[in-house]
Amino acid sequence: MRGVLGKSRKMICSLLSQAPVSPAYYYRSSPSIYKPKPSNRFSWGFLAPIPSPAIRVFCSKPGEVGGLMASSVQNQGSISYLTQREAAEVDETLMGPLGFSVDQLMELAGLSVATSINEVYKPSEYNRVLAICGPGNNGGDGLVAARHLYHFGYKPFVCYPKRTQKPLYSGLVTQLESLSIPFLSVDELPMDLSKDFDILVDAMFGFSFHGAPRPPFDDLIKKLINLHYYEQAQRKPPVIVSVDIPSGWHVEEGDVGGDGIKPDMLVSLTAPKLCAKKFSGPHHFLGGRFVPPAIAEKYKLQLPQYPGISMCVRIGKPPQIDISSLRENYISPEFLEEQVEADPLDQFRKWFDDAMAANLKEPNAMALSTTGKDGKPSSRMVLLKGVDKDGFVWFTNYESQKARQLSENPHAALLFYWDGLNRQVRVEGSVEKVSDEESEQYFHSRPRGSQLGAIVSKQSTVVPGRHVLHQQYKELEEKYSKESLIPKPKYWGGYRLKPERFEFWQGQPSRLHDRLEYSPQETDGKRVWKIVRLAP
Ligand SMILES: NC(=O)C1=CN([C@@H]2O[C@H](COP(=O)(O)OP(=O)(O)OC[C@H]3O[C@@H](n4cnc5c(N)ncnc54)[C@H](OP(=O)(O)O)[C@@H]3O)[C@@H](O)[C@H]2O)[C@@H](O)CC1
Ligand SMILES: Cc1cc2nc3c(=O)[nH]c(=O)nc-3n(C[C@H](O)[C@H](O)[C@H](O)COP(=O)(O)O)c2cc1C
Ligand SMILES: Cc1ncc(COP(=O)(O)O)c(C=O)c1O
Ligand SMILES: [K+]
Repeated sequence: MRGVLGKSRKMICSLLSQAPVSPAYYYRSSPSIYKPKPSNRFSWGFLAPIPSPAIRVFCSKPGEVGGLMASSVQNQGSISYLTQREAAEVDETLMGPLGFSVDQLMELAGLSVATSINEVYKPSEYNRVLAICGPGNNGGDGLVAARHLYHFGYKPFVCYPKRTQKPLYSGLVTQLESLSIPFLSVDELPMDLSKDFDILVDAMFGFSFHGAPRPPFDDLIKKLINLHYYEQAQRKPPVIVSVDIPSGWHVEEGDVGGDGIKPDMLVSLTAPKLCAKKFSGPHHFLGGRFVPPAIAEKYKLQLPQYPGISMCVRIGKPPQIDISSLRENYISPEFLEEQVEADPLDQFRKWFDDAMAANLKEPNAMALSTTGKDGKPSSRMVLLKGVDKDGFVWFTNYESQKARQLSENPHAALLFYWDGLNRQVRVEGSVEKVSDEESEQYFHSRPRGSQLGAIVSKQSTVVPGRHVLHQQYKELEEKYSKESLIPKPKYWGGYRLKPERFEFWQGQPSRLHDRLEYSPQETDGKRVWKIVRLAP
């Protein structure tokens, strides 16, 4: 075993040293804490979309206990759980009348497992994965997951002691072998799994498990149970991710003796099985985004909505979070003086283009900070609607709080934060209103609804209730039927900030970030931008 893993460690190092230094190598390592984020975020490198905590749940047979019943998951309303028989029936229906093949479902199931893992355990911190695969389809899910994890940047190992002699399985094995993923026999596994692996994928048994585990799985399950004996204060223990069912648990009753595997993450597939109600670990996900409405109806399956294009969705309560431990270690290409543009506007455009290319959500969203004559600052988000040599433009209500403050103190600060690129840009300067024509032109380019909204909203004043806004909006909708021009209210228009200072921030490990500041300087009567590096 030593030899095998020793070799593999070298492989990890060589893999890391070959890692591209292209923009595709921005990532952040964070603790295994779930952070709800918008679902449709794309991030470069190893970051994957994270599901929205909002889930839609239904009750099939409210209050019923057992079978396809509704059962409460904290914070999340209700969700159905399947009995063992129902799980098998759903499986048969999918692969019978509904025309799915086992290969397809297994591929999607394994992908769901891999993406669920990636939601919580980033490869920068949890790199070495051991997938322990059983003889059935649950084992197949594990093999598929291992392949996807490899492509996500993890370093998988596979233990697959009872191989199934079917083309599907031998194909999966060949695919893994072609990626040089090491297969470890049971004998090659160390007694203590905690030293060599960060993630243990339990893909031994799924919903067809019955009785007591037979060799060699009895010992493998014991290895997972005994992990805590080896826990050392200075070492983070590996996490256990169970696929569909924690292996050894009764499919309906759960961990009957209380001495079974205690997974940190459970990825239920298609729908959670009854035993999942007994799962008390911090991360419960659902995967298997393939259930057609026909089957959901037939089995009165109540499934949460998957966010965006995600292959998995968190179910169950979000984990308790120790806020003080929430942190990211930023890993990005260095941002050096010799690389930056002489003109900060060019540099801004470059980074803005990167943010667009990375498909970040609203890269033009910026925090605008202002102060009035009392000197008390306030910040809010606004959308950048134009940027050129004259400055940064946004639109708003000229009678809002920010407008009042800007009339008292025409200086402001803008802040862009581009999560996923580990970048922040600060822009400070003086502010003036844009011309009326510019505001007119932009106003009429907006969707009609937003134009009406701008008329309705006496921004920053007290509103007695939402209904008031709706009522006024409806009246305006009738007043300005289909094609008629909606006049821009006088109290709505743009501002332009003329930059006097820029700072470009690129997150780096150990908080040794890059900060390059631009400030204007007169040289021979010419205005040039001076660039200095600031301590992080
Ligand atoms: N639509 C879906 O739902 C989808 C389901 N999918 C996945 O399929 C899983 C169900 O797969 P599955 O039916 O092949 O059964 P699974 O649990 O892997 O194991 C059966 C094997 O274990 C063995 N075995 C049983 N008991 C044992 C014991 N005590 N000790 C030792 N061995 C024991 C048994 O041997 P036997 O007892 O028959 O001799 C047989 O070889 C499901 O949980 C999910 O992960 C996804 O891929 C796609 C979509
Ligand atoms: C992403 C985002 C973009 C926003 N963009 C604008 C905007 O461009 N103009 C605007 O007036 N308000 C915008 N808002 C609303 C403002 O944040 C704020 O609530 C509103 O302008 C009132 O601010 P004030 O009371 O400080 O004047 C945006 C809010 C968010 C979250
Ligand atoms: C109140 C308000 N005004 C203006 C905007 C600017 O965006 P747009 O002009 O695209 O509606 C926003 C954007 O969120 C907003 O919330
Ligand atoms: K399992």
